Amino acid sequence: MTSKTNGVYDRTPLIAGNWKMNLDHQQAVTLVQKLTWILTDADHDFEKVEVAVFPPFTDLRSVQTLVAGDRLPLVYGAQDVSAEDSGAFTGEISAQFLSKLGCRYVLVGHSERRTLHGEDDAVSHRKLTAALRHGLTPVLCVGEGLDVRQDGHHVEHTLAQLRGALDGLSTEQVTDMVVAYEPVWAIGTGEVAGPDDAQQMCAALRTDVASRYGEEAAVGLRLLYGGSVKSSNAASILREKDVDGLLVGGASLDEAEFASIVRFEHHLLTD
Ligand SMILES: O=C[C@H](O)COP(=O)(O)O
Repeated sequence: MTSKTNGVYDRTPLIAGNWKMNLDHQQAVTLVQKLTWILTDADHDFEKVEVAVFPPFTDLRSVQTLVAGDRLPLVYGAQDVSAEDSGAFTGEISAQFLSKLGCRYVLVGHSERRTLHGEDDAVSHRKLTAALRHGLTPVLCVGEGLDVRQDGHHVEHTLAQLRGALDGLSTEQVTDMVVAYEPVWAIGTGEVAGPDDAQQMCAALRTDVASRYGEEAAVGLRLLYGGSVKSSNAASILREKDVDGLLVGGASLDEAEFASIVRFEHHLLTD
């Protein structure tokens, strides 16, 4: 049984900051330095609660140089990846390049890719497999729009996205993946799904993975919630049994606010 209050977890919590199209490479270096200072000063245990940032592509080399040069304890990833490995794909970035830049993670199927660039589950599947081919851990984003939520079909809709993206992957490939539940109506709107909503969906996602890929894959799978997360609501969402972390957008652009989210346990103790 997961314990969220005595320091023992079934899975290492992951607090991930998706910067979206914000911060140039110089601002990226400043934010990563300040974030690390704040967390180090607060004696944050990075092994116990993992911290990841997802800067724009153009920042990754600078972040790599800083993290490797100063041996910083946080990790980083990219916000998107090409489904192809190399070739005539103008503007695309391959998983191989990201791997070479020291990325651990890559976002796949973020709702902004789906709505603004027409990416569907088949594209997510191809991107997932490209990431896995090059040793990256995909963070697959799934979640329903407001119309689907209002119709009451949000669970079926989100499970269909999960199945569409994972279809054909092996148990081994699914184990250790990360899936982020991000209800589209809660992204950047200030509307937050309640802790119960996050738990209901994360439990449904884990059960579905267990039924298709086995208990081991389901136990290893880390499930994040994303959508208007702030330091004031992070702890209550992370209290839920099946929520293993957070994918934070806007609030990750402020180092003090993001550090406060990372230190959610502090809020659990002081709430
Ligand atoms: O990837 C992050 C999500 O889109 C959430 O963004 P937000 O925290 O600004 O609502």
